[in-house]
Amino acid sequence: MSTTDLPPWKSSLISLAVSSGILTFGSYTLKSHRVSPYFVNCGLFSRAKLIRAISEAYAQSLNSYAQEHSGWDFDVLFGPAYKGIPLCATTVEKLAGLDESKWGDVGYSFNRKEVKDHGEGGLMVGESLKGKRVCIIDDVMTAGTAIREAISIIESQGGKLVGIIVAVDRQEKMPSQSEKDGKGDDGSPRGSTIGEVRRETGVPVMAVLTLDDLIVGMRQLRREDEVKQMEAYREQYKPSD
Ligand SMILES: O=P(O)(O)OC[C@H]1O[C@H](OP(=O)(O)OP(=O)(O)O)[C@H](O)[C@@H]1O
Ligand SMILES: O=C(O)c1cc(=O)[nH]c(=O)[nH]1
Repeated sequence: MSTTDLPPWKSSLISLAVSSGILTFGSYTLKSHRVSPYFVNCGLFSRAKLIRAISEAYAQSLNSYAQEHSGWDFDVLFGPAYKGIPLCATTVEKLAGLDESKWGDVGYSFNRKEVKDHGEGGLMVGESLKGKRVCIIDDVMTAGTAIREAISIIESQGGKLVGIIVAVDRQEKMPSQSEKDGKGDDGSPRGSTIGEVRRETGVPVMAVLTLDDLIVGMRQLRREDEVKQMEAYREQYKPSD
């Protein structure tokens, strides 16, 4: 497939994300302090047909990966708070719908941002991660901070990380020390966040959509101004790997 093509399901998902205000354009300060001309708000997959579309896309991606890599499997889908929470629950339901005999017993789990000190108490909700093979599901990966926090929760709960899937990989280089100090990017070449996470963990890191896909999708929608802004941003934060 050329860089100007997308499978029809990706084009439809991008079109749905634009028409429902999930993918928007403007000036957005990210968690990494970078200022981006586009933003993906996965919290807005908040209507039945939207959460169905994104959970089907995650489930198809995970099921295809498992079919293509025999022996790769997981017991629990872990969705970090907050936006990972509806994603893990809806995606395991879609996995069971795809193949009940393979995925019917897969569990889901998520953390609380504040530890609960009454009732059943604790940090975690859902399936226990102890001794389980765990796959992380999250919305967007930029600098990888959220994913690293999720990995440390899984380790602290005695789980074994076997995979990561996000809806959108923004394909950005890792933040520099100068960015972390709030002084902006020093322009030095650095590897991609996703590449770094793959090297650190040794597990597959999947994305339903990438920035490259979003650019092709916006071009198909004839939104040339937005395409130019996204291309300039991609160039500015392009990873060296
Ligand atoms: O790769 P990163 O640079 O970490 O950025 C991306 C993450 O940051 C945001 O979540 P946030 O931590 O704000 O939590 P939320 O789900 O409560 O919005 C966003 O939803 C991603 O999960
Ligand atoms: O990096 C982020 O903070 C971020 C980017 C994005 O597109 N969407 C989001 O929810 N967070």
